[in-house]
Formats: sequence, C-alpha cells, structure tokens
Amino acid sequence: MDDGRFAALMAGLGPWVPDGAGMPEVGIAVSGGADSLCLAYLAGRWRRAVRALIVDHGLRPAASAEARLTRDRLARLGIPAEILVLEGLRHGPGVADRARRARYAALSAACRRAGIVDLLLGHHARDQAETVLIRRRAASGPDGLACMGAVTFTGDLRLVRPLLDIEPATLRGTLRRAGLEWVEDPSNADRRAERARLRATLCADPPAVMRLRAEAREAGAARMARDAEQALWLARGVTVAEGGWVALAEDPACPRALAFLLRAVSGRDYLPPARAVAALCADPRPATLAGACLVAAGAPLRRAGLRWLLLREEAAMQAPMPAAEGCVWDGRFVLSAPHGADLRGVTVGAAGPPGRWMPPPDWKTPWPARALRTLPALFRAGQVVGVPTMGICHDPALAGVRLTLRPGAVAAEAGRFAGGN
Ligand SMILES: Nc1ncnc2c1ncn2[C@@H]1O[C@H](COP(=O)(O)OP(=O)(O)OP(=O)(O)O)[C@@H](O)[C@H]1O
Repeated sequence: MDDGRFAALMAGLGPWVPDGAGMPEVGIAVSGGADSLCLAYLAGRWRRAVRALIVDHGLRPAASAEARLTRDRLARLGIPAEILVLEGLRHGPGVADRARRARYAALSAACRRAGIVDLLLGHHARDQAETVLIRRRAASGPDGLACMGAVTFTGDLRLVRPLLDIEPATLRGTLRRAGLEWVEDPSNADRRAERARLRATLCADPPAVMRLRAEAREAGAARMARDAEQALWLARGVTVAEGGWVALAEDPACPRALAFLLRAVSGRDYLPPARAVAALCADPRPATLAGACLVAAGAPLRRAGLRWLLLREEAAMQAPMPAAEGCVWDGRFVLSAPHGADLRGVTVGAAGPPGRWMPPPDWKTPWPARALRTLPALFRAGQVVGVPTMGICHDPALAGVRLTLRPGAVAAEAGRFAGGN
C-alpha cells in the first residue's frame, strides 16, 4: 500500500482535525501486530499529529516486553506512543470478550485525556469476513450483518477503520518493503478461540473472503439507508433535553429510532429487546422498558406540541457516586469542574423531589416533577447543593461545575458501513 492510496482512503473517511505541530492528534490503536503497526506506519506518513496507544492486557508474561518493543519501533518512526496497562484481567471464561471491553474502555479514557476525537483501528478485510461468519452464526439482525463500520461513533470518539477493504498480505508486504518488524501474538494462532478457527479456514479460501465482504457491504448500504430514514424522523419530531430525557412530537412509529432513544435515555450499552420495542410502537402507551419510561405528555407540554416523554426509570438509576473531574454518572452525565472547585465530600446522584433543591421562587420549568426527579445533582452531606443542568447552585465552591449529557449518546447511528472500497 503506498502513501497516495492511504491518503485517498483517509480523505474518504474525514473530516479530520487540521494537521501540524501542536495540533490535536489522531489516535492509533496499535497492538504491535502487523496490521496495526502498518496502520501506524502509514498514518505517520499521512499526517504529523498522531499518537499511538498500546494496550498491555497483562495476560501474557511477554506482553509488557512486546508493548515496550512496539513503543520503541514506533519511536523510530517518529510516532509518540503511550502504553496503557490493564489491571485485574484474569484468564477464564469469556476472557477474550472481557479483554476487548477493557481495552476499548482504556483506549477511550486515554483519548479523552489526550483530547483525541478520532481513533484508528487496524481491522482489515479478513477480519471483516470473519465478523460476517460470526454474526451469521449468532443469527444477528440486519444491522448486525453490516458488521464493522469504516466509521462508527462511541460516546465521544469516532472509531475509524481505514483498512477494512485491504488484504492482510498487502499490509505485511508494506511493512517488509519498509524494513519493519512486528510482533506475532501467539494467541492469534490459538485454535480454541472461535475467531482463530475461522481465521484458519478463511486463510485457505480467498474467494469466500471476497463473497463475505460483498455481503457485508450490501448489508452496510441497507443499514445506512435505514440510518438516514431514522435521522429524518429524529430531526422532525424529537427533542433531547439537557437533563437526559427526550420529548416526542409524534407517536413513536419507528421501532429502530425508539430503541436508540431508549438506550440513550437509559445510559445502557445495548439496545432494548426488539420485540418489546416494536410492540410499543404498534400500540404506544405508558410503559417502562429497559431502564426508561414512555410517559404521555401532560396538558402544558401538549399545548407546546409534544405528545410523549421518554424518561429515565427512577428505580434503575445509579446510586450516588463520589464527584470527580471526568466521572460519568448513570452512564450518561460527565462531570467537569473549573479550576478551584472543591469536590471533596461531594457526590453525584439523582436530584429527587424538586422541593428538596429549594429553587428560587421565580423558577419556571415546563417539565413534570417525574422528569425533574431524575436530573443529575450534586450533594453535600446528603443535601442537594446543585442541579447544574437547571442552572441551580447553592454552594459557591461548586460554581461552574457541570454535568453534561454525553455528546453523541442520543444521536442516531451515523456510521459508514458500506464504504472503504
Ligand atoms: N493490545 C492492543 N493495543 C492497542 N490496540 C489494539 C490491541 N489489540 C487490538 N488492538 C486494535 O484493534 C484492532 C483489531 O484487533 P485484533 O485483535 O483483530 O488485531 P490483532 O490481530 O491482535 O493485531 P493487529 O491488527 O495489529 O495485527 C487492531 O488492529 C488494533 O488497532
């Protein structure tokens, strides 16, 4: 793969933050294996402001030496690299899945710390073909069969996979021509893992890889069409309140959009059960589902053209937690504090009955008490001392502390699934 081809691939996956010394970096997740090392090599020639992130899962004795070796190799390419050491992972049932979740959590946190908004991943064409087979066997729905997207969004990060249509042999060839060595992870060859078994099968059958990739592209195009339709419905009739609930101007007619909204309001990772969501769309009625409640709008909101509210289920909200810069409460609200704010002894939790926060007498809000009780609030000694999303602060030491609904959490999926050719 030459620099020109890579630059063309990246141009199709933008927009990118401007490049140059001192500009925001694009992150690269580098395991040290051939694919992600090649990705780092190409990315480092594509732009100056890049940073590699290497996760040491701490599961193999050789892993930390390999991470340091990879960091040194990257340094020789002029790419700064940070090693993220995971603590507490143990071998045992589901270790691959646990390791993957912990890896993404560590990568996301490192990106947040470094102000990185784009993270490159080295998945390639055969990885995508493997994913098609795995999703088929798991009887995935139509969205799942679109497999990995070339661009997808997590809460505050854009995950970009520029190599999804590139054969792994091409990447190894690129490294060899550049005289670069990589680490061979022995667990890749571990035939007990489902992926490793499929990998061995697909390596011997290149036409099958081609067919599977075509299948993923077709499913990806269909998924993007559904995304576009859903985005239109969301833009027409859905309002997201800073307090973490959603107002609907129309009956929820689109099950997929309702599922995304339920997930966003509940702060959960996974979509609610499809059948229950479809039933709610077919017959919209007050109901509680997967950590959120569909509630009919009261008279004042109906006069303002709203029909339904989707509220967080009170009983399912996270218990109060210690307040700290960057902490995330209830999977949805991120705390940010100005310099000098005193968070000692402060907790973040649900505001509870509005009478407890002593709002000023002229304070007016169209939202019902049931919604206000779910607002994120700051507590000192068990008393509410601030409800930042409502602009309420009774404690001068907490002036300027914000609890912000995580960006992107409520949006429609806007990934790119069919591209990369
Ligand atoms: N330990 C790690 N540290 C940082 N990023 C990782 C790590 N493991 C995987 N990744 C990222 O996830 C992508 C896909 O992971 P996967 O396990 O399929 O790759 P791999 O075969 O271990 O390594 P590679 O893709 O580098 O050859 C990698 O290309 C890399 O971008």
